[in-house]
Amino acid sequence: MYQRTVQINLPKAQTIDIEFKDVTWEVQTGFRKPKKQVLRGVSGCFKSGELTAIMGPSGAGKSSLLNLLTGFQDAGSTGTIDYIIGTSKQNYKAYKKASCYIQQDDQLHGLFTTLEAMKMAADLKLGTSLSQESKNFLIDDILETLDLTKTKETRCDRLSGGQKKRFSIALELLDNPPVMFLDEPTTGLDSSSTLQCIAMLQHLAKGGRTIVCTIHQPSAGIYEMFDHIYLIASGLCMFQGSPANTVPFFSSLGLQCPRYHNPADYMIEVVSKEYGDFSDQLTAAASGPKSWRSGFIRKAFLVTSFSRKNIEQKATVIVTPPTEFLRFFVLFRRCVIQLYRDWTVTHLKLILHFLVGILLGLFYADAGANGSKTINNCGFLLVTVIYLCYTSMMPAVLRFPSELPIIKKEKFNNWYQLRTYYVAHLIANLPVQMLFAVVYSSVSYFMSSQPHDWSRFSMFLMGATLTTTISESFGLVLGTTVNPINGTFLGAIASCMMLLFAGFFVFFRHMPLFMYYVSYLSYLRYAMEALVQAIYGYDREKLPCPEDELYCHYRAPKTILEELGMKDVNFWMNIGILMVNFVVLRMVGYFTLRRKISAS
Ligand SMILES: Nc1ncnc2c1ncn2[C@@H]1O[C@H](COP(=O)(O)OP(=O)(O)OP(=O)(O)O)[C@@H](O)[C@H]1O
Repeated sequence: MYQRTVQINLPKAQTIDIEFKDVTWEVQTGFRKPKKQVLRGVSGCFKSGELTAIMGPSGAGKSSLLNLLTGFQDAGSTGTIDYIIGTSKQNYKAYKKASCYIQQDDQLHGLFTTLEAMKMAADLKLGTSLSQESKNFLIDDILETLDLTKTKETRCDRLSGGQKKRFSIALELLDNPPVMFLDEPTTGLDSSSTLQCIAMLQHLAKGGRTIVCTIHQPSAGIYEMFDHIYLIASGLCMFQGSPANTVPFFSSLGLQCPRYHNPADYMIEVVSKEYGDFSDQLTAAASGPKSWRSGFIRKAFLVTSFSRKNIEQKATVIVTPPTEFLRFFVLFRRCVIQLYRDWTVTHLKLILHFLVGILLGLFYADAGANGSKTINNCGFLLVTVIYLCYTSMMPAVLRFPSELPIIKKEKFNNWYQLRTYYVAHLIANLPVQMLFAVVYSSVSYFMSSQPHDWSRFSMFLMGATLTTTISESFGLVLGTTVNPINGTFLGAIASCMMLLFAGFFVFFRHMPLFMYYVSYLSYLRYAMEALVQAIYGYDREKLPCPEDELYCHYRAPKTILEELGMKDVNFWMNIGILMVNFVVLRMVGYFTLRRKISAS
């Protein structure tokens, strides 16, 4: 458990400095290809109370450095990164809990208003450390600080680009993180939004936070708002110091920034070799003994009379993050609201299941109570299995990939543990999947004249709901193992193969022995057998046949069971195997999701 202090108006945070030395990062560019060195031994120090900009031409390694410093990526790196709280070094785990990383793409839940999203984030981050009233007060304060008060009732997907960026920051400010990393926070913003954004970051840094962001070509005015500049090109540090010292630094190497020229533009032009190759001199000077930092007075301790007054009015509260159990309920509620609001996921699908149930009911009208239509009726059972399998599997293949960036962001920024999210998602989603199966089955079962017997109907429902939930689990495994295009392709192939082994397209007694044993791997086999047993098993009485039918081969239900090779099938055994399939696939789904999150 970690503790933080939260104060309204976010004045002062625990101070953390980040020192890194000889950091390198190599990536494998292809099979048997030489490794590419993205960062080539960079060193530096980012201090608390400072707003630091990492600058450089495109492809210089800015995001890579940010990823290493945040711990978002570490495979293939060497060198040391120290996190210093006060005067003592902290381990990465402690630092990680104190930092947040706001990436370039704003990953927000589009279906919630900003106020709702803030409340849920507050519940996930602060738990019961603060009363609801205090949380509301804190939320109002943060939204006001970031000029978002007017957007309280606006859905996140309807915010403008600048508002989204500020809102991403607002969400992370709830638990007052001492270290904030931002990847290109001003990309896509106009000049006034950029100014607003940097001014707000400057204000936060003054509260004692360590704020590091990457930025592309700021205007001269914006450039001067930073406290510290870290210039990187071709994986090497070429300048580190205050904006005011940029021009003197370059002049010391004989590179004179023209008058009225933006120093930020000039240094990018120099490292892009527009005036010749000065990389060696710049690298040597940037890592030399002379410091180009400004005479820095830690702003965290310069509390102005205005902010001191504010601090005095407000209490400092030590917040302890909620337990995963409490977070589960918040996430569960969030999932349920999302399911309810996304009408394409729930309402539309429910209507479609109802309509398809009617269509199949009309198609197979009378098939369940007519001995001469027994084969047709088995076709109905197989169509039910196929329909429920595809309609559950294919959307599931795409579900996690579309949510992955948000889950990754929230998990990385300590909102919750992945397993908590997974269980909440599972439990919220399960009844909806079951409802789909119930709606489809209820309509099609009675319209196709299946036996009016509650126990058989319940058995049919059980087989149908398990087919739905297992297919969904299978889809989630595919979606978290391969990319969505391959996932839908593999899902279609796997379903076709499993249907071949379901015992209807090829009867079990006609299957080569090897194929027969392989059929035990197909969960659709167990589903089909369960449905056939529900309708024809358990000594069902003889079926009526039309009077003009001279020979009614399937009058006795046991005939079809014998021909399909399902006479000795135990319904409950099949249900048990289907349940095991469900549990195993859900567990596999968790591990594939975890792997995907750490790999992406
Ligand atoms: N996983 C990776 N595999 C291969 N190359 C990579 C990988 N990640 C980064 N690179 C390469 O490392 C270099 C630096 O990338 P990085 O994203 O850090 O640059 P950047 O300075 O942030 O660029 P930009 O400003 O355009 O976003 C690029 O040449 C990029 O192609």
